[in-house]
This record gives sequence, structure tokens and C-alpha cells, in this order.
Amino acid sequence: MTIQRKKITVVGAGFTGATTALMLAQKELGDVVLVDIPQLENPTKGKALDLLEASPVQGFDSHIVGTSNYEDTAGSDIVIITAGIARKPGMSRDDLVNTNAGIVKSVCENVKTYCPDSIVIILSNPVDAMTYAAYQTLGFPKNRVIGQSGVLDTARYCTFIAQELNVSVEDVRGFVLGGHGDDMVPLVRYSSVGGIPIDTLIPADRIDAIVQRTRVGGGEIVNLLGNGSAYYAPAASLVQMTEAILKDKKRIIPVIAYLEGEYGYQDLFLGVPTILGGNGIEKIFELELTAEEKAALDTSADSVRNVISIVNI
Ligand SMILES: NC(=O)C1=CN([C@@H]2O[C@H](COP(=O)(O)OP(=O)(O)OC[C@H]3O[C@@H](n4cnc5c(N)ncnc54)[C@H](O)[C@@H]3O)[C@@H](O)[C@H]2O)C=CC1
Ligand SMILES: O=C([O-])CC(=O)C(=O)O
Repeated sequence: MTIQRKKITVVGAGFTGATTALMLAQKELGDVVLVDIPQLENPTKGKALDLLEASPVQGFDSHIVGTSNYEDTAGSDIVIITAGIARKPGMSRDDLVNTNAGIVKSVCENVKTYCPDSIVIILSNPVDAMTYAAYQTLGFPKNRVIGQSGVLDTARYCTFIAQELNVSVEDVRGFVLGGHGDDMVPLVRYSSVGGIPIDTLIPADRIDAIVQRTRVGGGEIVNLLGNGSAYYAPAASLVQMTEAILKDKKRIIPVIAYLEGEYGYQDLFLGVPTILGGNGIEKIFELELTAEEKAALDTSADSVRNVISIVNI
């Protein structure tokens, strides 16, 4: 019996891409191919080598290579796309749409050629629309095209709840639905700490503040960094999704999935709770929503649809 090592390609060797490569290798989820544009071939090789040279110290046996040649990505099990520009203070994620749509589409042409059986995870912003663009370009089945927003947005939400109650983050449960924009929908009714609903522990005005801080959580980091956006928590989120798939864990986590009637939406990518396992998105859960929650989700879906209409031009 030959045991095949898993191969993970990360496209975009910037802040999120390089950090993701490191975290993937630290968890020994597979060998990592880090890809960037030909003009950055040497820095990309340098980053990959530097990461690899951490392996004897940290004790991981994943291989990491840097390249601008997609032949090196051939046969990857997972492709993570972080290529594109990041926003700066004063910008919204949607301001990136024209530049990043072109980049994501060109990356996906290569993924289609060299990694036709892969599961693709998109990070590039505005991520709901970029996931739609990737899906159109790749022509892969919908279970193999997945966007990252819900793990990160939920992680921020859970961080703030844990801080508020001064309890372990490990005991906080919740999730965030909708698009990865300022009108995302943290679901308070489905949030708990050690099984106790949070609305019995935290006053309503404090919950409102946590929800609002979550919605603008990306912008909070953009404003603090001054010249780019978050990358540690986004990378950790990508790694959790990759691990769920490669280990067929069947985790229940919110991801950006293609909707064909779920929640009443057609032909739309939006953040919803799913089962993530060896086949990618294996199931979408349709939660019962109150009229208020559904109205908030509709608003978020409308925002995503508007951005997708720009990508479609
Ligand atoms: N969905 C989410 O939750 C999050 C999304 N993001 C998004 O991820 C993207 C990347 O963010 P960072 O890594 O911080 O940016 P960065 O600027 O540090 O890195 C982006 C990299 O993409 C590369 N790139 C550009 N065009 C390319 C192409 N055609 N092929 C291969 N590589 C190419 C650039 O050379 C650069 O190295 C941004 O669009 C950002 O908004 C970031 C954090 C969270
Ligand atoms: O805010 C940004 O531009 C990057 C991002 O999506 C996030 O950190 O949530």
C-alpha cells in the first residue's frame, strides 16, 4: 500500500497566503505549494524556503515550495485562493471588486487546467462575489467551490462574547450568516456559552454592541493596521476549513455556499451553516429564522447580489 501525501496549493503569497502556508505545515495537513505572480517568483521562493527552514525547529515534515508556475500545483487536493489586493482604511471590500475579479478569474483558469479534481476555497475579497466568479470560471460542482467568511466572522463574534463574560473561548458557540460585509447576520438566538443561551447572560445593549463590532470587525483591523487587512485569524479560518475537508471531519461550520433555493435565494453565494467534509460542502442547513432575522439576511443577500452583478458584466 502506498500512502499518498496530500497536496495543498495556496495562491497569493502575501500576508494571508504565507500565514496560511505556515499554519497548514505546522498542522502537517499536507505539502504546500505557494504561488504568486512571475514578477514575485524569487520572493515567493524565498518565503517558502524560510517557512521550510522553520520545520526542524517546530518539528513538522510538510514540504513547502514557492513558484509562479502552475505546473507545480498539478494534482492538488485543495487550492486556496488568496490572490488579489487588500483594502486600506476608508475603503469597503466591494471597492476591490474590479481588480480582484480579473485576478480570481485568471487564477481559476489555471486551477481548472492543473487541479481539475481539487476542492477550491476562496478568500479574496469581496469574497461572496469572488466565490461566484470562481464558480463560473471553474465549472466545478458546487460542493467543490467554497468561500471563507463565516469561520472568521464567527471567530470574531465568539472572541467578543468570551471577553464580555470573561470565560473560555472554547465554551462559546454561535455563528454568523450572510455576506461578508457590514450587514452580515450574527445569530444571537443560536449563540450560547457552555450550552447557556447568551441572551440570558448578557444585557441586550451589550449584545447589540457585540453584534455591531462583529459586523465591522474586518474594518477595525484595517484601521489599526493602516496598510492592509487581517491575516492571522483569516489564515486560521482557512486552515480549519482545509482540515475539516482533508480529514473528512464533517464539521458544522458556516461557509459561503452556492444556493439554489435554500433560504429562498437562487443562483447566489452566501454564508450559511454547512457540513464540511471530504466532499467539500456535503449539506446546507436551513435554519428557522424569525421575521427580523430573515429581513436582515435579505438585506445582506441584496448587497451580495449587487456586487455579483458587477462581476457578471
Ligand atoms: N474572506 C475573508 O475573510 C478575508 C479576505 N481577505 C482578502 O484576501 C486577499 C489577500 O489579502 P492579503 O494576503 O492580506 O493581501 P496581500 O497583498 O498581502 O497578498 C496578496 C498577494 O496576491 C498576489 N497576487 C496578485 N495577483 C495575483 C495573481 N494573478 N496570481 C497569484 N498571486 C497574485 C500578490 O502579488 C500578493 O502577494 C485580499 O483581497 C483581502 O481582502 C483577507 C482577509 C480575510
Ligand atoms: O476587512 C478586510 O478587508 C479583510 C477581511 O475580509 C476581514 O478581515 O474580515
